[in-house]
Amino acid sequence: MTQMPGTIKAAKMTDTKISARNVQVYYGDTHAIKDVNIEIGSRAVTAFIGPSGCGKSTFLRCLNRMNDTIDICRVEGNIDLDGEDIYDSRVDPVQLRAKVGMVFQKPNPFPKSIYDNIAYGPRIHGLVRKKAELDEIVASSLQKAGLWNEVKDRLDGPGTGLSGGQQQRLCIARAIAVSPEVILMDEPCSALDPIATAKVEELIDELRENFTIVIVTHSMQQAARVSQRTAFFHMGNLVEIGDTQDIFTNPVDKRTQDYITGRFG
Ligand SMILES: Nc1ncnc2c1ncn2[C@@H]1O[C@H](COP(=O)(O)OP(=O)(O)OP(=O)(O)O)[C@@H](O)[C@H]1O
Repeated sequence: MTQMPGTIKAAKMTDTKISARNVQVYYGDTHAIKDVNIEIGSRAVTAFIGPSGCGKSTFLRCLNRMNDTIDICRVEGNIDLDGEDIYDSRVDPVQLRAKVGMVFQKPNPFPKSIYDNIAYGPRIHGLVRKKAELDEIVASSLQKAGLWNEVKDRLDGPGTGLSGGQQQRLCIARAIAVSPEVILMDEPCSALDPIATAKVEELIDELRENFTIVIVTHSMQQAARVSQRTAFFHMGNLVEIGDTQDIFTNPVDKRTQDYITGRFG
């Protein structure tokens, strides 16, 4: 069977959750993502790795239309979530971002209480009618994010009063509170110390049972620890994607090999 250029192997992949075809991204005249084709498996962690500026974050932001918020950014091609085109004009990007949540590099809790940080999304999306229902979502989201025991006695305290690692787990709890199907994480541990990083990595491992997770990371060790599939990007191209172990032990492309052995990046 001939493989289309840019098509990726589907080793050990779970059911496809997101399918992207011929995706191009431009910032003005800069061609940042070049004809990317990728399938992202459901209920698994996919890591995006590659040298600085290769387009990992840009491509990640395509998956919940966060690039729509950047004026000079133009996205072409097709991205389907469960077979539905997320760039269809009938899709409301705000609703899409509830389904495809995002956690950023720097923990960014709202300047509100811990409770209100979590309650915000369910309130604005009209997911609850009664205070008891909201209490339940707040508690279960914090439990799923592994933060409940640390904050249950201080839910009225400010989210910004937590440690960096706790703030990042709060942001993950906030993303979970609107029952997303996919969680995008853009270097979620880069501002955290090793202990907080380990907690977030453990959490990612637990969350993959119920969510599809895509994580951008500069740390190859982290990609190896948390992901089942790894995609290597280079200069806007998706060079290869495969089972994480294969990518790190037996990459097909010389550029991947050079990167994982530390020859550039
Ligand atoms: N808002 C923007 N405006 C203009 N150009 C941008 C913007 N964001 C990214 N770019 C350009 O797009 C290309 C890809 O950048 P991107 O941030 O996606 O790479 P990355 O692999 O995530 O990098 P890093 O690992 O350093 O975060 C780069 O050339 C970058 O300069």
